[in-house]
Amino acid sequence: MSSIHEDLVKSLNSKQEAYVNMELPDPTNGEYLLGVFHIVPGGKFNVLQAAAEVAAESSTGTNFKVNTETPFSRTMNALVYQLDLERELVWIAYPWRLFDRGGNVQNILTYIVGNILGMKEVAALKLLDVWFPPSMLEQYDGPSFTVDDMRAYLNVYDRPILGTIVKPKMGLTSAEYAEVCYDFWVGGGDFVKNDEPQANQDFCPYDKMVLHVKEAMDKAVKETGQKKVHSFNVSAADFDTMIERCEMIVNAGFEPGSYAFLIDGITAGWMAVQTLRRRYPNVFIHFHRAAHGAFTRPENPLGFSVLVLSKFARLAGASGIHTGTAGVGKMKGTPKEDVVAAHEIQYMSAEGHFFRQSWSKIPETDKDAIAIVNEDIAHHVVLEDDSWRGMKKCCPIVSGGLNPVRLKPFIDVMGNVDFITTMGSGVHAHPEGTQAGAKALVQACEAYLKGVEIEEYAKDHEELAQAIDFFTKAAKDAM
Ligand SMILES: O=C(COP(=O)(O)O)[C@H](O)[C@H](O)COP(=O)(O)O
Ligand SMILES: [Mg+2]
Repeated sequence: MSSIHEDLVKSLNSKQEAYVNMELPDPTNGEYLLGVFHIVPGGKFNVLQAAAEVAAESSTGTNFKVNTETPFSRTMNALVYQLDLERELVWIAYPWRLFDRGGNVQNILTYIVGNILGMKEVAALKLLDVWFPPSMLEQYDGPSFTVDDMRAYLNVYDRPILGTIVKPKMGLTSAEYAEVCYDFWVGGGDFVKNDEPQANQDFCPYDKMVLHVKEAMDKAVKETGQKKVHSFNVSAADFDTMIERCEMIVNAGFEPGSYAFLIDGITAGWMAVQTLRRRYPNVFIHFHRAAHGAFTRPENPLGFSVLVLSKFARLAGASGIHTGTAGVGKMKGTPKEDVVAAHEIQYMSAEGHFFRQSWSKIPETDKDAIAIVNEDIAHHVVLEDDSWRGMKKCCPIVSGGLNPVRLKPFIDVMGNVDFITTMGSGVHAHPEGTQAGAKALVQACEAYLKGVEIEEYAKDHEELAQAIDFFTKAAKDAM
């Protein structure tokens, strides 16, 4: 330990001391969930004292040492085990036996990004990265129905799944809504999502919307000979209404695989996400993250990162979660943040901001075994002994101000095509309407796959040419 660190340790009071161990022998021994926070003390405490207060409040403790502690309760203390004074970072190890058994993600968040975000002792506190030991991962659901299942249903491989969000966001009747879906599907698109506020509005009753979408899908499938998917927002006021919405969809005669359930995971809550994952293991669970900016925006000193949110979504069993456009679209986001998060949920192991996470039990050094597990898990091979070997992937859903012109730039930063993209304005603002917007998107994707510049491809693809004209001009005007 450096002398500065030694002085900081000496400054701790007797309560704080119990939440610091700068010589923790092996934080990755499987007993701890690890977290790295950016921290700036807010009150009278120095950084280590403030970090110890954070570790206390987010595990067993409170503002004073209490006389009801037991030797066992002390073994459940979270421990500050590393500091980076220059970068204002602190590493905390949480014994994961603290957490509710039964794979409850909500409970973990109540500890590690709970009360502590409101503490006076901190002026800045942001959870930048987390690490789950494989022994802990095994206790959580993880995704069941994955994007690979959706790809098999759609018969779409080796390219992004091309989707839209119906716009206007709100105000269409159920029949008008379904007509927009139809137009997108016959234009060649794969996937349509309700915009996340779409629910049971008086001018667009939920039951009618579902039935009209079913008709529109049947018609589009018949005409195009291609399968289609619709993601329905099932977020609701209470459990019963959410399930009622799911059952309405299940019973509307849709083919299994042709519908997804969208849940606004932050406003509706983690319990809603996990309920859907457990009740409907054969449905794609689409985690929309409205309000995440309150926690994740880099300029906000309090909260957690997109990476942390995305890792918890995989743990909770979302089949896909929005991970952002890495600055290519309209929402705030950078490659460093969004692409790292996307890769973390796609792969069996990936580099986060501070930790390398493996989502499998097999040591990463065993490269052959990892490759087999990746295959097995991707393709749902039922393991003979039914044992847990890894957590299935969660699909990045990429949305927010994208349009056909921005597809390739996004793929270039993303580095792969294993994602779903949903373009709202990027499709419906096309001067010739939704069908043309869908065609332009398909053409932009074809150009990418053929390695041809879109401007070149547009020479004999009219809809793409119109999209390039329109969106390039719109981007210039916006400057
Ligand atoms: O409705 C939209 C985008 O519409 P449009 O395509 O017209 O911009 C989505 O709700 C946002 O993308 C969510 O943001 P994020 O994906 O970053 O969570
Ligand atoms: Mg939206």
